[in-house]
Amino acid sequence: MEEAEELCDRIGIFVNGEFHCLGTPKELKARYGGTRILTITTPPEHEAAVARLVAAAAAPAPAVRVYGVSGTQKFALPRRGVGLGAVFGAVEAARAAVPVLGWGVADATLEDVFVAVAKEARAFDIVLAFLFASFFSSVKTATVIGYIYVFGSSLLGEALLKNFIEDITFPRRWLVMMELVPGFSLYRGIYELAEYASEGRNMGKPGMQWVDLNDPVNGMKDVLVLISVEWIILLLVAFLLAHRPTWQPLFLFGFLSTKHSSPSRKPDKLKRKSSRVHIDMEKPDVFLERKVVKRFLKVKEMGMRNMIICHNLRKMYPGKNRNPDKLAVRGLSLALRKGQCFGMLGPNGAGKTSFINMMIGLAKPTYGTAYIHGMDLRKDMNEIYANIGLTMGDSDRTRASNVLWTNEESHRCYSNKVEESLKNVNLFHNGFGDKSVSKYSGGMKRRLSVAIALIGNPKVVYMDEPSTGLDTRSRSDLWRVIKRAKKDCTIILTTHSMEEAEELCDRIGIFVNGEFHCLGTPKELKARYGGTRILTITTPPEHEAAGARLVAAAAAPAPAVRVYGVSGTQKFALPRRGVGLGAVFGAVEAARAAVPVLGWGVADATLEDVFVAVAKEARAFDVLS
Ligand SMILES: Nc1ncnc2c1ncn2[C@@H]1O[C@H](COP(=O)(O)OP(=O)(O)OP(=O)(O)O)[C@@H](O)[C@H]1O
Repeated sequence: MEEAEELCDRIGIFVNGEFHCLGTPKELKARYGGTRILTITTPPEHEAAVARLVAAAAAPAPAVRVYGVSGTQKFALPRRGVGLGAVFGAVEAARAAVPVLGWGVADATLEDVFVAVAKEARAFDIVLAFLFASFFSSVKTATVIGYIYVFGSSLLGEALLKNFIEDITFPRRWLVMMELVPGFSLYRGIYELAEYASEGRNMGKPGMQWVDLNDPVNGMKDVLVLISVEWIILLLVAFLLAHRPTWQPLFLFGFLSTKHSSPSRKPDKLKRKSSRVHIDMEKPDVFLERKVVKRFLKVKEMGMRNMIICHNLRKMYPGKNRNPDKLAVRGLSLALRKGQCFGMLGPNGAGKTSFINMMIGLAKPTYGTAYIHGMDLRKDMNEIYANIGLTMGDSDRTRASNVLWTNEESHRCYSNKVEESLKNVNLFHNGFGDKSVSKYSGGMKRRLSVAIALIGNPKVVYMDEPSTGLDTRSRSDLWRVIKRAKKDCTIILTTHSMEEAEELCDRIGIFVNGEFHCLGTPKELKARYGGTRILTITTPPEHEAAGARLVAAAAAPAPAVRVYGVSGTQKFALPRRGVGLGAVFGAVEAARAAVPVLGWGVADATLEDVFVAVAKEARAFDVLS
């Protein structure tokens, strides 16, 4: 090199039958050696102070600390941003402030570059670990796999890769293929550096130099390129997965989704972690429903006829103003057939509206999809619009109804259907049909909303709390209409009325915190979750605690779970098996003797009791998770 620099006006580096670079010695050094390395040694306790002084002297250019052991630190300073004057200034400042034991400035060596890149590679391993973690439902599994990867790749590198590196007959391109595994490329880099360093020590040469990068035998160039490219790609992928975009930009998401037999994107690891375990262990009916959905999806054409199939639907609202993201619907799977009315029961904020909004195209699923008689929510929304009916919230309903019913043209257009629909909901006779909707009562508007939803023989009708605010008569009229209508379509209704759910629904799902906690017919649910009797006992409020103690003592050793308690009226769930009716009466007698009992009763668990118990358990579980 010295000779070339001394004699040659232009230099060409010729490797493997071709020039890899051409230029004057100065040009080449400027192009390939863009940094200076400042090495500075102080007592170890002054390391931080020196780093600060060097950073300040180099500013605004960055001083990247590429090495630091026992007081000796190396900083990479960009040639363009930091002149030699600034470097000497940094050293002078350091000398004035701390005892500097030695220092030097040199052009960046290949070793410096590798150390910097290898440092990035460590970050890259961490990125890779995050990426792996998104594939596993259990944190423990992800951790174990992560450790196996880190240690395994190092051990394999030593046991396997090393032999191939040293075997000069082994094809180099296969070696490069193996180095696609990040742990292997890191191993190769370290191995080569160590080889050059030990050879240098024996022969009095410096370690690996920049020119050695062009030596195809050491493979250093491939290693650096591989590490850099993979680092960028994986960082991007990990970022995309972590931010769960609503768009599906890469083939990668398709790949991930097919791998997990899911239609669009890989679920978020943390949320799935708890819910999956819960499904498997605690919610056999929900787990079974997932299986049914998967079976239907397998036999697509046949299976989807006359079916509404939701497959792993999720809705994530991105957090705003530094609030965390809100996962409103977490992987909902459901299969409903024509003629079925499905009731979705859930407390406020459970995610029912978010689910319906996805189904009617008002919100895009973050993940997953649904099929309405084979039409895919993601692709065939225009056709789906023509096949759905919907009862809307108050303001929207009034607006939509006014447009539809007071507009002469649309009236003519729909006249046959309108008449039939109005008759169905008792709004045709007695002059109601000619009235403007603005003059309708709340109950009439609700019935009208149902009538509108049923026009045009929709395949699926969504009803959001259809009977809220209706008197008993209007409500039973409406229920009759719904029962008649469900023969020709599928109805999905959300309600807070257990009576309504029990009356109308063939199947019910209790939906809490974005997921189903149980699914079944009202009878099944009561039998499964209502293996209890409900003892209701009313005392003056100040005697509540005493009453509860007496009931607990009478039921013992079986538990008496207090499921409700307001103003002296308490409800206790007593297991049928553990507590006979005799024990229940005993409890009441004991309570009567000790405190004034104003009233009491015992009944089988109702759907409401099931709902309260499931919602309570689900919330307790969420708190624990
Ligand atoms: N546009 C939105 N942006 C952010 N968060 C939202 C948005 N819409 C709903 N949420 C949140 O998602 C969760 C579920 O809301 P959703 O309205 O779907 O519940 P719900 O079961 O319909 O409630 P309710 O019975 O009260 O109507 C709630 O925590 C709510 O705050």
